[in-house]
Amino acid sequence: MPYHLPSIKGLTLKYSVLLGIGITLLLGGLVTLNLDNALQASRSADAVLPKILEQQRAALNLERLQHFGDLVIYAGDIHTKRQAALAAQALSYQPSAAYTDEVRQELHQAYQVIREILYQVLQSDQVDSRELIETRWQAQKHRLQKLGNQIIAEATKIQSQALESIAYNNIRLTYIGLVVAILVAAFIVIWGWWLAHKLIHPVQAASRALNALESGQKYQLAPAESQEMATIHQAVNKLAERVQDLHNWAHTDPLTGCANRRHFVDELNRLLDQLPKKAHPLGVAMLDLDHFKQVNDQHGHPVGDLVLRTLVVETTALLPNHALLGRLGGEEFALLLPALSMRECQQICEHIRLQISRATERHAALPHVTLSLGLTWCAPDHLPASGQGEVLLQQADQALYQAKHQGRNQVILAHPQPSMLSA
Ligand SMILES: Nc1nc2c(ncn2[C@@H]2O[C@H](COP(=O)(O)OP(=O)(O)OP(=O)(O)O)[C@@H](O)[C@H]2O)c(=O)[nH]1
Repeated sequence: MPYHLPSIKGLTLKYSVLLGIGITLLLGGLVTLNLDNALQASRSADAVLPKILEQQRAALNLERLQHFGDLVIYAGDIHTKRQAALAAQALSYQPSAAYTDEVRQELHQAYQVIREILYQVLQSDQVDSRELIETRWQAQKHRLQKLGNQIIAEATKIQSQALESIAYNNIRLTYIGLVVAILVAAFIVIWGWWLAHKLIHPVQAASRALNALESGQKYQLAPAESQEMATIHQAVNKLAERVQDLHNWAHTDPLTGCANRRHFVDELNRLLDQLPKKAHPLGVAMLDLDHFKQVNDQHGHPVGDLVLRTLVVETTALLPNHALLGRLGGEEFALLLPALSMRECQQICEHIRLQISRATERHAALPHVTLSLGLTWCAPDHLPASGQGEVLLQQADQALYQAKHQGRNQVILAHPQPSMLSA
């Protein structure tokens, strides 16, 4: 077993832990960023709110100052006028972080105007100049209004900047979340691909191999990349080899390597099942070496074996596709010649007979031997039923007997049936 290969169990554990750590780190980072963002938003609100409130208060003070100025001019009784002037004084000297020097100056100036107006109002002899006072106050009021608007605009700007910053951070966080989600998905896809590559594909390959084995096909599994799968693949390959050996042992003649009697007869019956449907004829020939006993007696059994093997090699070389040579026993062989005309079957038998004679004559280690053949040929509509293959073998055997009887080293065609004559 290839122990140097990594084990799926170990690798799965290792990569699962790495995947878990990776995803936890990514999600942890995302959560930290989210918290940090929330904290920043809260800090920014904390920093901005007092400033905005201060500015609102300043703007309100400016408005109240205008109101007090109005009271000083328009109030009916002198007491209210004095009170308003006092309140205006308090307001104009009230400190505020939202006041710039310009604002502070303007406030003081506004109070000075109010004080002067009060003074003028109190001097009854100067009441005639009321129109002048109003005009002066309106100009002062206008400047106060302008400053109030400026302060409110400044507050609005600070507020929208803070909101923009929070919105920017939220968008940034959304993008980071998206990237994290893509990374997690990528990790999971890679993990799935790895599992498929290391585990599922080799299991599928082993399953295909076993299916092929069951249906009698050859299948060689490629080496796996993990200990466990390598063990399974090796076992399946060994099993395939054993099955192939058993198959060969059950179907092959051990001396010559051609089909044995069982395989030959099975194949004959299979053809009898198939050929009528396709309207193909079938030729069956029996082959028997002449005076083979003498070969054994004069040259020894090993030479006889070599003659048998030579017969198989030379005959196989002359066979067309789909033809089959089988050893029925001893020095007796048979041929299946499907989908060929009667003349083609005769020609093939004749070539084999000549070739065996020529080959053994030329072979230095072999005595010259000849071959007798009996051939039978069946048109598609005269083929015996499946399972009746022995009938054709008997017909061919009778023709072979005739060939032997008529002097050997010849091909005899079994008594032609009416259908044979037209072939
Ligand atoms: N060397 C060898 N001889 C075999 C084998 N199987 C059968 N034989 C021999 O084949 C011979 C068959 O002889 P016979 O049946 O008398 O036929 P023959 O001598 O060929 O005579 P004809 O067939 O009439 O021409 C016997 O001597 C068997 O021992 C084998 O596997 N190897």
